[in-house]
Amino acid sequence: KKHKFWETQPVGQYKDVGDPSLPEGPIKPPTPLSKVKQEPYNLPNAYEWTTCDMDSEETCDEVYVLLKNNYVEDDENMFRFNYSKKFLSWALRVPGYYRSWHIGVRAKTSKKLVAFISGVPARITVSKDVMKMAEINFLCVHKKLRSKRLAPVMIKEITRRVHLENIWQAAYTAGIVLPTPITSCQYWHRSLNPKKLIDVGFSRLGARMTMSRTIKLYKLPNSTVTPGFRKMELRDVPAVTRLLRNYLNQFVVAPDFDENDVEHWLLPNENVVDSFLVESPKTHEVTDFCSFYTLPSSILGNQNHSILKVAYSYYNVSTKTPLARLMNDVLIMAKQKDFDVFNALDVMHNENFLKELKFGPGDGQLHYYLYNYRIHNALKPSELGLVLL
Ligand SMILES: COc1cccc(CC(=N)NC(=O)c2cccnc2OC2CCNCC2)c1
Repeated sequence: KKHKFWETQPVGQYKDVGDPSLPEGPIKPPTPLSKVKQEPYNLPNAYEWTTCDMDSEETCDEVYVLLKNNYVEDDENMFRFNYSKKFLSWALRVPGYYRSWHIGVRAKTSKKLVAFISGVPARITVSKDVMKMAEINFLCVHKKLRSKRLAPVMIKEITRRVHLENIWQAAYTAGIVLPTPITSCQYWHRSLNPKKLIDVGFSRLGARMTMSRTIKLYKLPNSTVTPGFRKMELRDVPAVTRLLRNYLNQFVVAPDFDENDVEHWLLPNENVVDSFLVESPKTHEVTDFCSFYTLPSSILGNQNHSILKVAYSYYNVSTKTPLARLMNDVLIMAKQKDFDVFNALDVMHNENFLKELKFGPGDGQLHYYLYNYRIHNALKPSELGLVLL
């Protein structure tokens, strides 16, 4: 498929894949800041740039409503991501964030928010090199303005604003194939409320399966089984940071979290992120960690249900408790909190528990990309240690 825009960008081009003459690493060198375009790119006449101040309840609500009505849907257009306002505030107001990277497009006459794109700063390791990057997310153009070629100019504008902060690499994901994925992950679902999932068409009753047999198949205990399993607290930040840094340094691409990052991204934040750890009852050592984030989906066109409550596997570390046992406890917690389904990608060591814990494969893939950084050979998902929201 022609990628008119992406063929003009410093990303791995299909024709270059596997060309050993091209060095791994940055594709284009940094530009002197004085040479970075100082003024914003031009939008079509009827539209204007706006910076979305996510501290403002009103603006946060505008972004929430735009995404709620126009953001990513599944392949069969039965579900649409429904990020909450609290989640968006958490995802965008990160340690060291730049408000100028929360970019909106308004219609000049109505002042209505019709498009959005965001970036947050992150320190990411790629094959042992730690780099400041922008994590780009929430690119959304109102359904009525599609194929006006707004996305390319929004991507160029956020790239320009990232360059102004002297950052030259970025990471992003997409459900479609663009030039060129660094890895392509399969997503998996673990039913927690199979009756609702079948009612809304998320799952189908298995062949030769009755509903009661299906409910029984996915039943979970009411309480966790690992001794010392408990909710993470502020006092655990140093220990969890040590555990996580040791674990993530085995992956080719992974975040370089410090205690400040761990406190923001992994401390429990109700209805946004839940995290648990295992503290050895004997030694009081923190030996394992697991977490998930909350991203509900709107159910499009169902009489009885309007929201699907979905938990997404985030960062999990097992050093003493077998990973499958640890993740079964996290499924028990998600069921206790009334989630309908628990999603996971086959990244890190996740494939070790997916089948054992009765996850089923999803019907799509999530592709990961780096901007202005060439990697010769695509990674296996198990070599990727980065989970984007
Ligand atoms: C169930 O409701 C959905 C609503 C919209 C899209 C999809 C399918 C889909 N595209 N799923 C994923 O991308 C996905 C599946 C498993 C884990 N993480 C995922 O995406 C995350 C990470 C990327 N940004 C969106 C959330 C499902």
